Amino acid sequence: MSKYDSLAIVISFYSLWISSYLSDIYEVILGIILILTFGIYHGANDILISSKFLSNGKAKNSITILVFYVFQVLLALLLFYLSPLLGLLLFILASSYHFGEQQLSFLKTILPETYLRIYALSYGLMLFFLLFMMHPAEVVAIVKQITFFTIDAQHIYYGFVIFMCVFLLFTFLVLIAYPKSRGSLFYQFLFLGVYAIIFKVSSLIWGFAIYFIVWHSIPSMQLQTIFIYGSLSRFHFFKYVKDAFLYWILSVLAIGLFYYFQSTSKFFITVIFSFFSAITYPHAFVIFKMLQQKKTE
Ligand SMILES: CC1=C(/C=C/C(C)=C/C=C/C(C)=C/C=O)C(C)(C)CCC1
Repeated sequence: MSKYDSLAIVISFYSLWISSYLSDIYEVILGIILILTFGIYHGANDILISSKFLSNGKAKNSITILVFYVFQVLLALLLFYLSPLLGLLLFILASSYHFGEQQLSFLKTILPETYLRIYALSYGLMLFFLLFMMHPAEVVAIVKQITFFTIDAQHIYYGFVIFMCVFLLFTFLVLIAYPKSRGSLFYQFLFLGVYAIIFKVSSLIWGFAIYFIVWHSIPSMQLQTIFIYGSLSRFHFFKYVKDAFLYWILSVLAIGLFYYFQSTSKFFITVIFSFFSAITYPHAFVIFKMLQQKKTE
């Protein structure tokens, strides 16, 4: 277990403790603030990362990438607008892969690529459904707001059971074929126990925010800093924060504008998730390429 993993466990339990002092509404507000700061920040250097694989980060290149990035975001928004249900399903699939890919990235030197991809997807789906299963009524309400479609809470439960079985089956096969992975997979199961406690004890948004920030965004920012600047020194981390600042401000402004043009009957959190669905595709693709490149280095 890395030093950061131990710290993440401590921060997670502290976050649960903090939430016991907050009323529901403040917990949601704090969750939204964390998502808008750390959560959005971890995607704010995507352009810089893309320009790293395309060339040596020339300004002209960055503008082309930015235009392409915005185009992908608009295309995803259009899909969401034309078919919110399909948009949401694809968003959950892409997010599941993206979360699983990062969480299981330590297996990339052990497992064949295709196997790891399917395994990562099954992990992410199981993780999302673990969260959803703990808060079915809230998930049904948000999904209804986004897609105008009422899902049956029972289906969330079946979804969890199915994805968990698939994940366990894959784990079993991995353990038999690659006994070397035993130690690190053991820790993943320990972390899953921590996530289950977090998701159960906190509200939907707070539970998601803890996982998203502590277990996904901060580790991702660390990997990205090493990829872009070559080390995780304090100097390079500050450089990462400085380089991402403008894109972060622009993204937060874009969410504000997006909210302004949405019907006023929508919850802010629904707007955030719709916006996320649009930025997830280019972000997940950039990180996919980054992790692939790291493997070949
Ligand atoms: C939590 C949650 C949802 C899904 C959120 C997802 C899928 C977030 C993905 C974020 C990503 C991938 C960020 C980028 O790194 C739903 C289905 C909207 C319903 C309500 C609660």
